[in-house]
Amino acid sequence: MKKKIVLLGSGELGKEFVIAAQRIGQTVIAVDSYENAPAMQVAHGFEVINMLDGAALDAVIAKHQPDFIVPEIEAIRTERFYDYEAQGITVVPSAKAANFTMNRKAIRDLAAKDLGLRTANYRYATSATELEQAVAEVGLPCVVKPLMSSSGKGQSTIKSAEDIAKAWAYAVEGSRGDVVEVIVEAFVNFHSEITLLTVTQNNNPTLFCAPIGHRQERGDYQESWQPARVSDRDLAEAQDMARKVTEALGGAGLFGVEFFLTDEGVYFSELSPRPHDTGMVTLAGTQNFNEFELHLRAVLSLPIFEITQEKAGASAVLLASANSENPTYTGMANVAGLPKTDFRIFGKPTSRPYRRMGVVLTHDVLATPIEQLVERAQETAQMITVNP
Ligand SMILES: Nc1ncnc2c1ncn2[C@@H]1O[C@H](COP(=O)(O)OP(=O)(O)OP(=O)(O)O)[C@@H](O)[C@H]1O
Ligand SMILES: NCC(=O)N[C@@H]1O[C@H](COP(=O)([O-])[O-])[C@@H](O)[C@H]1O
Ligand SMILES: [Mg+2]
Repeated sequence: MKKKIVLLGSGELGKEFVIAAQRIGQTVIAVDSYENAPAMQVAHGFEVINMLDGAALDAVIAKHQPDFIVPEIEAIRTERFYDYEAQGITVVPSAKAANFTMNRKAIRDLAAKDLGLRTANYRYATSATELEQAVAEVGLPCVVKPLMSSSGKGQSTIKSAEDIAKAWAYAVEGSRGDVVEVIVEAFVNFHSEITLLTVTQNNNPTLFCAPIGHRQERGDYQESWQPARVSDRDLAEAQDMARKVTEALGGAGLFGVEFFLTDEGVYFSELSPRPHDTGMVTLAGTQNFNEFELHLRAVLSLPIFEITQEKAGASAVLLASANSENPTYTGMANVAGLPKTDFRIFGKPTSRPYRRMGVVLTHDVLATPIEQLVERAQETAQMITVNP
């Protein structure tokens, strides 16, 4: 079997997906809006287009005639996916799922209204005036997020009415794509939050990875760890919700399903129909397959017999602190000599403050207290610096 995959989005998550595909002899064309993106550096070919431009997308698909289209980010003209699916191309996980999850609205309404999953109380707003009304209805504090964004871009927390105008401006600036609309959510006082990587398969059962805990700053993950300590009751509730929403979307692949764990129970937060940034902890060898290998195998309908938890692990991000057209890295040699430690440098051609440029990985036997691995990952991440 030798399939051709067009990957739409070529960041660090796409890079690991391409490496997994190369390992089993598949062909990948990596696409993004800038040249020399991480996944382009390991793919068979690449294209540089504005993926929100339907005509440009059509031209790439017509040129490469892929068997699969694998979206890696949200900012894509996903309406075109129905045409490609009609041409016999498999859009991962499905054209419907990709359209439902390309921004927060359809997936939130599917989860909260159609499936009745517990979510934060929420409203939408398409202007600063509507945002004021939404804040009045949802209450303070509340979280404002652009409908199309990820990694916390354009997200802020409103604590008082004085924050509203600034929150609207920040959300408009941070929006990815041509949708100028936000979701306003009541602030959820969770004691912890998890990502439940969920693998749906063609003609085989849905499988769950062990829960992944993570800590966020500015709406972007800083550390993640697996297995996260979750009560049997919360895990069962989260798996039930994840099964419902992934099966409602249809298709095959790995989904990153995010939950808030509170004293009142589990809240569905959001879902990405693709590997999740917090799931990079699986690159530490915590499982028999990392999240990228699982996504690839499910997409190609290669049966996955089981997902086994081999070790405990943690990840900590490496962030840039400044703009640079040619970032360099110091400290790798010091980290390379540490036991039960690894790291990735994504190869992003430029940096900007807070851009994620790499990740440090720590691991040890399953019985290791997970806090020790997180702390070691945090300390080790301090040993590598991203220089402008
Ligand atoms: N309603 C909420 N109440 C409290 N905290 C929240 C709420 N919504 C989001 N957060 C915090 O912000 C983080 C990022 O939110 P969310 O995952 O919705 O944004 P995102 O940009 O899609 O992030 P990513 O794509 O990286 O998952 C959450 O993990 C959580 O820590
Ligand atoms: N939470 C979503 C996420 O982590 N997405 C990952 O970040 C890249 C964009 O990074 P960039 O903005 O630094 O180019 C995306 O291509 C994807 O790999
Ligand atoms: Mg998230």
